[in-house]
Amino acid sequence: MSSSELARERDYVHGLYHQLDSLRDAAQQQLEAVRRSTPGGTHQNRSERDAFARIYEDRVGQLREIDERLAFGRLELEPEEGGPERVLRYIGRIGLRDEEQVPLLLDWRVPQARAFYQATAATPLGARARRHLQSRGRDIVRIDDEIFDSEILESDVASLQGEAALMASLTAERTGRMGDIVATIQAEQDAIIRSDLGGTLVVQGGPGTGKTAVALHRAAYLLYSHRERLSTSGVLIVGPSRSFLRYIEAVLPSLGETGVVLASLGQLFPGVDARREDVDAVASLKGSLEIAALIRRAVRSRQVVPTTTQRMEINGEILDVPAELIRGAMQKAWDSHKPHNLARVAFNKAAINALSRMLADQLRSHGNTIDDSDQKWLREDIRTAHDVKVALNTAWMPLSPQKLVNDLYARPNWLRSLTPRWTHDERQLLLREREAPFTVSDVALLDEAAEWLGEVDVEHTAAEREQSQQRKRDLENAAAAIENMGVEGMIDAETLADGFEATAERSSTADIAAADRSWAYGHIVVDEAQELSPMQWRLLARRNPLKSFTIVGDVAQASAAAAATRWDTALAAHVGSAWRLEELTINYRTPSQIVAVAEAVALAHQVSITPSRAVRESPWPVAVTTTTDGSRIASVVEAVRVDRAISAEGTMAVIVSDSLTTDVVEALEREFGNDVGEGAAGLMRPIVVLTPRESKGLEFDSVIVVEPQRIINEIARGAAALYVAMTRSTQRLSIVASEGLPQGIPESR
Ligand SMILES: Nc1ncnc2c1ncn2[C@@H]1O[C@H](COP(=O)(O)OP(=O)(O)OP(=O)(O)O)[C@@H](O)[C@H]1O
Repeated sequence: MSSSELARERDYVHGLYHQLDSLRDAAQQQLEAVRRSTPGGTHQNRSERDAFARIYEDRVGQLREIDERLAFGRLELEPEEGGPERVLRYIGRIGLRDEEQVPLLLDWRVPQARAFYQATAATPLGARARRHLQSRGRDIVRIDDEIFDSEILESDVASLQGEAALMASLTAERTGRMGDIVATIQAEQDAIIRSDLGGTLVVQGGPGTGKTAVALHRAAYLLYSHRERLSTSGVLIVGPSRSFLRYIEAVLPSLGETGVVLASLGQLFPGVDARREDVDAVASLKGSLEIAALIRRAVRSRQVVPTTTQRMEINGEILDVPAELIRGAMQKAWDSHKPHNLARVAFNKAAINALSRMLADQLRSHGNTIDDSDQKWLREDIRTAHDVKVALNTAWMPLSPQKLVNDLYARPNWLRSLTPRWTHDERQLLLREREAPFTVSDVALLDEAAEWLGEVDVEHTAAEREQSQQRKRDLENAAAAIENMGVEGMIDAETLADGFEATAERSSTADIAAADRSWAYGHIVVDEAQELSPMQWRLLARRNPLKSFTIVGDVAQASAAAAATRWDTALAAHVGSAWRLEELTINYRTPSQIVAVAEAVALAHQVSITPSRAVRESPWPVAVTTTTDGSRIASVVEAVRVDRAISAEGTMAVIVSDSLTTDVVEALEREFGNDVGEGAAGLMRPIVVLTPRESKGLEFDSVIVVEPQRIINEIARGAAALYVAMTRSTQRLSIVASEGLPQGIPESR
């Protein structure tokens, strides 16, 4: 590449940064001007001023976020007839125009940028050439060109695009946080990212094929392309654990997108943040559809028809109320087909009406005159009578999901009456102390219970619903205002709507959505989706009535006890057969020599993997140390020491099964002190000790797997768990074993 070309690109990109700085300055000045302005005294004026101040604050913030790798590509298009000979389009993280509104930089998500990711010599999509720009800070340090010459058709259709830039990014040491891949998205990934919003898209691929990266870029793409719809309905991203969410949380803001709801499986029921996992047998039972039926029976069993006449005293009058009267009121409630707590309103009303008629008849029979206007007072007497309250509550008690589920777990007799066909052992799995905190699998039960119970505090809920609806109206008005003001692209409707709020503190769409169990999201992205149980799928289907899902995962990596091993069975109940499958086939993370050993282990243990092609080799062969029981821990410490001598800067995970965690952590802490962390909380330390399950979805420069045979023996779906552990490495893999090597791992390499 000629140095003059590089210089030319440097100048162009320099100009883009100049434009970016001007925009920032302008936004900063507008912000200061708005802050200085003294609006008229009305509340409306002040809140408008604050709204605009916030617009400019956010704009300044957004323009700061995208400084890194502002422009990363250039397309040379086929010239149009009569047009200029050279047509160049630069691609970057945001769109920029000059003062005359001529585009200087295209946002990577606009349709015209598609060719940058997807063009090949065979299908150039109107492009003549593609150029990758690699930068350091604001400077361009390297350019790589691909010319689309139909004479030189690629022999390998799955060839890589921007190979130099891709390799530079793949071999870089990891920071413990996932970064965006916007400059090097590959064609098969781009097609998925830009796939239609509607319907359910399943993305299946082996480890390291970029499923998580693709899912997050797809969320950014959909938010950009369907801003109007999704900024009001929201996007939910579900990951398996809090540590995983921490790992991915910086990606969307770096793409200029905030305002999505990120939630782990333990956080999908508002007000509960479950972190503890159940043991496998319990998780498996709680994840099964059996439980949905149990919850339904449990709710119904809290509607208790009295069997005998009940005596009630109402303001000095004694009523002998036949069971039939209460039953009749209950029938009216059942006929309403509403959930328990809402139907209870109908039950109470019908019971009080029937009781007041009965009381009136009784008073008349004692010679009193009761006319219509007295009925109202009678009803009030009945409503407030202690005996009536007790009788009605006994028949139909208001219930919260938390109480119902806790009762199920803590009342063996009740559970037995609800599960006549279960075995004693099955019931034992559910029983536990009342105060025990909710587990991750309990969240789906709570949600199921909430579905059958409805809200307890009907008035409170109505207020919340009104608040959500007001928010939606604000967002619609904001979108219209943005169009009228001609400031499109400067702000999003969400930011402006924040400023429309008459009350001092009204939260963002994301906050409201996260706190509202009945919120209907516009799109849901589910990562590591193979881990979801049927009960967890039911919960997510309720949050997404339009069934607009992106589901990414690898059924071969399933390790949770109630996980899916086939997409069709996992999804059938929720979307039928109306889902489309895309597959990712290239492993960007793990070098080929590690993939080969990991796949050999999986195949030897009948784990049906999704084979993928590794894009690179690393210079380090898989290091296998076989040792004795007594020197196991010393060998682990030694393996860490050897690896740190290769690179002390990168990230390292030591993956062990539960039974060895404490010994390994203690020994490593003695040797490496504060550099050692454990579990999710230790992820930002240079050396972290994790169980295979905790390592799911993450990646490290170096991985040390301790006692692989024990992982297979001790963990449900242990061979799949070992396969996951081995494929976390981006550079080096070491194995330390004193208890024999599983089939597939060669003695020493
Ligand atoms: N096109 C790309 N350009 C640069 N890096 C990429 C690209 N695609 C994937 N990667 C990188 O490859 C690694 C693996 O990606 P990711 O974690 O998304 O894979 P995955 O399929 O979700 O893996 P697993 O199933 O093992 O969790 C990440 O570091 C990601 O940034």
